[in-house]
Amino acid sequence: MFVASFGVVSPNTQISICHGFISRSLCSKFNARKHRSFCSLASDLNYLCLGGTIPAISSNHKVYDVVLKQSALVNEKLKSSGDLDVKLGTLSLLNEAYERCGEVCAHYSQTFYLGTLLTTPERRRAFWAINMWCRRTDELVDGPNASHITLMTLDRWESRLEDLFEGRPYDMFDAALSDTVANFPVHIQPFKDMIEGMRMDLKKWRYKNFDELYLYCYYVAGTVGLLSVPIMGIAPESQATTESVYNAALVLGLANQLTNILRDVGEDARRKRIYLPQDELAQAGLSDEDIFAGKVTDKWRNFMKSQIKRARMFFDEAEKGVTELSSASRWPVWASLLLYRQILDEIEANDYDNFTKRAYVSNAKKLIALPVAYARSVISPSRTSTLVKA
Ligand SMILES: CC(C)=CCC/C(C)=C/CC/C(C)=C/CC/C(C)=C/[C@@H]1[C@@H](COP(=O)(O)OP(=O)(O)O)[C@]1(C)CC/C=C(\C)CC/C=C(\C)CCC=C(C)C
Ligand SMILES: [Mn+2]
Repeated sequence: MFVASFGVVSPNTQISICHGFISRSLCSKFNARKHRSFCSLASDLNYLCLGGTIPAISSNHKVYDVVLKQSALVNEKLKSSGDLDVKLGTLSLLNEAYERCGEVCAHYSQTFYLGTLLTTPERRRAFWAINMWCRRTDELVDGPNASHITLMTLDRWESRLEDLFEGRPYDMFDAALSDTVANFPVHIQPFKDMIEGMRMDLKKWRYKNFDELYLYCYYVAGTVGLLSVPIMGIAPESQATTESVYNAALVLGLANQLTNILRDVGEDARRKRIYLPQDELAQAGLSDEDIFAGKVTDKWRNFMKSQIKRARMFFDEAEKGVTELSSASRWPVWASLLLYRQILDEIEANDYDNFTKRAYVSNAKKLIALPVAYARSVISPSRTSTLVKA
């Protein structure tokens, strides 16, 4: 339903991390040693647990350049809230746009909506506007008009994104995001990378190994982590490096997407898509046909156990960053982390039948998670944090 209203096409000026255009000199501009140590840590996380091959330049190496880019922007002077010329006319229209974004968030992303309710009104509105844009972007390739979507449609969506970043929103939802990016130091690159993920979804339905899957997960979800931190803010008393906090946010996005993939195996298979590393499936003695047949066998259970283990390792890694966020943001992030993580427990409780059952967390469990999340959120950043500057 969003497709019909696209604006004018302009040349595609995207810089794709996939093609390595983001200069590696960025690394030396920042702390190359930290970069290297992160990359080896991420490699450990990706490969140690399950085996598999490590490519010469791995996806986590490429993705970390965007972590540096976004965190550098936050270190620049924050944009003033008055410098946006959103041509909407009245404040009440903008308020209405934000409210509509909130309704859509409540409908499609219940876990995250609950999280947004736990933060401040300004941040909540910003998350709703971002969520709306993410949903619309995802809807292009997953929604009812998906069969009409081409690479050119995505190029147009991208020029519309550039326009709204320059204060020229196309519709009321773009206006809400235009207002948000004018008020918070969010870089355009994660948004562009999410569109790149949708381009990938149009043409790629199999993933050779975890490295390929990692890049996809970065595009569609790690990006959300990166663009959430400028809204949440880092605690003024935090001793952690900005890059390390952004990295934890990226990792939380990856953990969420890995979980989303494991929950939706059956649903994706019905659309002929398999977002699981082919080499690891083969190692477990499984083939595409087994996924399409959808039978829960011991081979499948063992395979799922290792995938769940890896997703949990990503959640564990992300947890280190939550304490470094501003006090107003810790509760919602802990809440959404604990809730999303519980989907993995539910897959186990369903005896790994993610072909015919959709794992979900009951409202009772959601309610229990809130005080647990609150208790964790009162812990403020300490010098003993593992993310503390060297
Ligand atoms: C330091 C630190 C740990 C900071 C925290 C940063 C943070 C909030 C990280 C979380 C990032 C996050 C919410 C990732 C979402 C991952 C996700 C589920 C992505 C989905 C993509 C497409 O996949 P698929 O097609 O398989 O999915 P469906 O089957 O269609 O559902 C997405 C659909 C992208 C859309 C993104 C969202 C729905 C999430 C947007 C949420 C926010 C902007 C709110 C986050 C705020 C709070 C308070 C948690
Ligand atoms: Mn989707």
